[in-house]
This record gives sequence, C-alpha cells and structure tokens, in this order.
Amino acid sequence: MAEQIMAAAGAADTIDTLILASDRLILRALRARDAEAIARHVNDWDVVRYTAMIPFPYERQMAVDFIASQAASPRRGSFNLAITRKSDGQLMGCIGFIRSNDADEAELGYWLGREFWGQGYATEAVRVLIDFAFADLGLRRILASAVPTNKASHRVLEKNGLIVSGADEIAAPARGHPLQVILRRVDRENWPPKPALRIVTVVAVALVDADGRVLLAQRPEGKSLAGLWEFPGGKVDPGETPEAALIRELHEELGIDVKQSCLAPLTFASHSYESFHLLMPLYVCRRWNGQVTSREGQKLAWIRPPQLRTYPMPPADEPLIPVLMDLL
Ligand SMILES: Nc1nc2c([nH]c(=O)n2[C@@H]2O[C@H](COP(=O)(O)OP(=O)(O)OP(=O)(O)O)[C@@H](O)[C@H]2O)c(=O)[nH]1
Repeated sequence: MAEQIMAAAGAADTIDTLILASDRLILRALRARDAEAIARHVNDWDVVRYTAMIPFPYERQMAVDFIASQAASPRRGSFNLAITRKSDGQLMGCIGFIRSNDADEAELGYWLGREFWGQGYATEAVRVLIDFAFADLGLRRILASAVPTNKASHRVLEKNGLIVSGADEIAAPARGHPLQVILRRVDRENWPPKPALRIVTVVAVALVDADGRVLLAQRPEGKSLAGLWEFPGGKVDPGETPEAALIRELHEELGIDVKQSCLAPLTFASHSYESFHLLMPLYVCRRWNGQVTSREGQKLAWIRPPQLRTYPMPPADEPLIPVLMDLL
C-alpha cells in the first residue's frame, strides 16, 4: 500500500504544510507559481471534456483564481492538491475533495495532464488521498463520478475500490448542457480495497445413476480442502470449453467416456476462496460409457439425494445441493 508521510504532527490542519507521499508522487498544496503549469495542462479539450466544472478554453487567470480558492485547512471546505512527480518535482495534475454539507463525506475529483496518462499516476494519487481522508480527516465515505465514456477514470476508481452506486445528471456550466454520470463510492469499512481475486473456472458434474444416486469424490490428503466430498471435475485449461474440460477430467479421474450431448447444464457456483474466486458450472449427466473407477486413488461414493447433506462439501458447493435435490 502507498506509504503516507505527514510533514509534521498536526499538518492536516493547514493545507500549506500538508505533504502526502506515495512511491512516485508527492501531493502538496498549490502555490501561486503553479498557475502556469496548471493552465498549460488544463487548456486541452481532452483533459477538460470529462470534467463538469472546468471551463474551456482555459486561461492563466482561471488557474490563478483556482489556486486562490482552496480551503485553508483540509478539515474544512473544498481543496485541491498538486500531484507532483517525486523524481523531478513536475506538477502533473490536481486532486482534491469537494466537501458537501455532510461532514462525513467528500467528493473526489482529479485531472492529469495528457502527457502523464496511462502510467498509473492517477490510481496512485487517488489511493494516497483516500488513505489520508479516512485516516486523518475522519471521513467515512468518498464519492466520485465519471461520465460513462471515461473508461480510464472508471478503471482508476474501480482499482481503488469505488463501487458503482447509481447514476445521475449533473450540472456542467462549462459545457452548456448537463452531463450524465455514473456515481461511485467507497466506505471507510471497505478501505483499503482488497486486490481483485483471480477467477478460476472449474467445471463439475453430478453423475446420476439408474437408481437416482449421485457420485461424490473425496479430495485426497495433501490437497486443499482435503477430506471434503465434491462433484467430479476440475479446472478448465486456457482455450478449453467447459464441456471439453469435463469430458477430459471424467476420462482421467474416473475412466468413463461422456458425450457432450449427455451433459445438461444445471446451475453454477460462484464463491470467493482466500486466494481465488471459483466460478463452477455444474452439469448433470445420466449416460456414459465405461465403469466408474477411482483412477487417482480418490474415495468415491454413490449417494442418495437425502444423504447429500450428510457429506461435508466445500463451501462453494452448498448452494448447489438444494438445486440438485429439487431435480432428483
Ligand atoms: N471438482 C470440483 N472442484 C471443486 C468443487 N467445489 C469446489 O470448491 N471445488 C474447488 O475447485 C478447484 C478444483 O480444482 P482441481 O480439482 O482441478 O484442482 P486441485 O485443487 O486438485 O488442484 P491442482 O490443480 O493442484 O491439482 C479446487 O480448488 C476445489 O476445491 C467441486 O464440487 N468439484
């Protein structure tokens, strides 16, 4: 997570002494001499077009007025900080909060000069400012909005855990017409955002025999979730369809041959484990060729539907059981 440095104890009280740092950035108060750089970066339609309040064309005097309009303390009122690059001190953009009447929340806004796009600077700046807002300003919720076509901004907000909370039409005086925006927000309880889990696709099947019994296999010692009973199946390899993966796994694990036409989709599991998110379509199959045998030393059990609940299964499987029982 981005490291955050306060210039001195109590620095959050005065904007002039506030310094927030991350790996590559320093966020600091705006100074009168920043007007030139701000005007140069902002007087670019590609920078301004996605913002509601910035006029275009943008003149130097507007930057002077913008700098002068910042709150004296980040604890009260709206403020912006300069996003500067640690390595050379260049001002790359601005980031700040518009404080509404609700003292607990603030609306995040930022822009970056075009030459600094696509390098992760905005994501880093948003991270460090929200860290500061929750840890030092005592805010509980950060709001943000972006027009639907501003994909880059949505990525930045999403990477920082701001989830979509709705849509709105906001006044945009500089545009001459209102803007449709997607609203996002993050609450203090959900900060810092957890890294997105990798989605792993596993395909599984309920093999049903002529007596209406279902086959479960026990996960062997040495594997994750060892001892739990699961539906036969396995991971889908890159470029493989779920059906092809299942036909392969059933041959490898149980020595049976299944035709794709004998696989009927039933339901699916979607479950977050500690290190990955499992997405698992579950098929039903009543016809196969060959004798079901344990080819990998796993214990197998043919279970009557009422007994399904007595076999401990991975947590992802729990919602599948009632669906299967309804079918059988
Ligand atoms: N086949 C199967 N896997 C399931 C079920 N429920 C469930 O959570 N899983 C999870 O989905 C993954 C299945 O992957 P797998 O069987 O191909 O692989 P594995 O864990 O043996 O790991 P490996 O790739 O190291 O051999 C495991 O993490 C397993 O815990 C289920 O009902 N059937």
